[in-house]
Amino acid sequence: MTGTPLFERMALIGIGLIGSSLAQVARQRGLVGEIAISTRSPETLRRAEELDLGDIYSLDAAVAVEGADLVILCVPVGANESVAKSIAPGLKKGAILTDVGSTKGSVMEQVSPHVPDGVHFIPGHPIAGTEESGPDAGFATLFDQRWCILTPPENVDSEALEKLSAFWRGCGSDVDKMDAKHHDLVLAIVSHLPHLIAYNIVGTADDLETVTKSEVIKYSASGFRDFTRLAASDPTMWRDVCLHNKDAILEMLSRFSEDLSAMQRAIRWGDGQTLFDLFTRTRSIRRSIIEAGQETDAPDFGRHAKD
Ligand SMILES: NC(=O)c1ccc[n+]([C@@H]2O[C@H](COP(=O)([O-])OP(=O)(O)OC[C@H]3O[C@@H](n4cnc5c(N)ncnc54)[C@H](O)[C@@H]3O)[C@@H](O)[C@H]2O)c1
Ligand SMILES: O=C(O)C(=O)C[C@]1(C(=O)O)C=C[C@@H](O)C=C1
Repeated sequence: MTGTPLFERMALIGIGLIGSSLAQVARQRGLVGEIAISTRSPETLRRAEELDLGDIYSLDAAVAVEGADLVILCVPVGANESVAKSIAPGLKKGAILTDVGSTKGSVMEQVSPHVPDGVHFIPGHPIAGTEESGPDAGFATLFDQRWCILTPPENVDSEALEKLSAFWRGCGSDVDKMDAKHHDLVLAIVSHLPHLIAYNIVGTADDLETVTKSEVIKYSASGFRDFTRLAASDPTMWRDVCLHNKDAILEMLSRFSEDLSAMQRAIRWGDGQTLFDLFTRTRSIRRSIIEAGQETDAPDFGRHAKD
């Protein structure tokens, strides 16, 4: 993008994988004029400065948001309420306040009460990430050909919504809008449960290690390896996701356990047809995703085809 930036000053609160990626893409593609960065720990802020991610740095989030027309909360979802409380006095009238949290219902509940009149709060969630965390993990192309879901409140200002959508499109994403509750249900099955299954299977294998000696490590070159990538994801982030999307995750977990029991029963009773039918159905799902234009190599698998 060339010409006038969409926003004069963007403030990023939290500068890990997502904050750092946003800083890099926004600067590279000229989406914002200046970038102000705040985060909780002095070491991380110093690292962001060494990486030259921004123009203004402050440990005080309320100072960082002063004069910003776009403020993005890039902290674990459990930290959003205290951050919202602390930045409220510094927010500029007319500014857009958004976030990137993996859950949306709880973020809306926690942040909305602290948003001053005249500030447009529009929650968001880029469906893009890796198992890495911290400012060094960020990269400018993270959001390319990924979805970004916005969950605007009913009374949203349409101009602010369009401006935020344009920002995410500038980051390379396609933008979808949906209700926060629906978002949380969908993400519980496509993102939260896969992570919980990975944490669980790797934990179980680790417990078995004492029984199987080094075999878990020795033979983990194939399917198990894919689980270890997800299970290496940030513990704080995923603890918060579980605590802040409790109902939807519990609902999906109970459905999942029922289906697992059905599979267990089929194996116990030698019901090969049931197993074969299920495996055939799931194989065709992956194939149809690939045919729809997605890449086959693991890091790019979630990228979708451009129209
Ligand atoms: N990692 C992913 O794959 C991914 C993808 C999409 C969305 N998200 C969401 O994005 C958000 C950030 O995730 P990330 O992967 O960038 O995490 P991260 O651990 O890499 O970075 C988090 C940042 O927040 C800071 N922080 C933590 N608590 C804070 C507080 N109370 N006040 C100020 N700063 C604080 C940390 O110092 C760090 O700079 C989370 O809400 C997560 O759910 C993550
Ligand atoms: O690719 C990964 O490593 C991710 O876990 C990214 C992923 C996902 O589940 O797709 C994880 C959490 C986010 O909220 C969004 C994206």
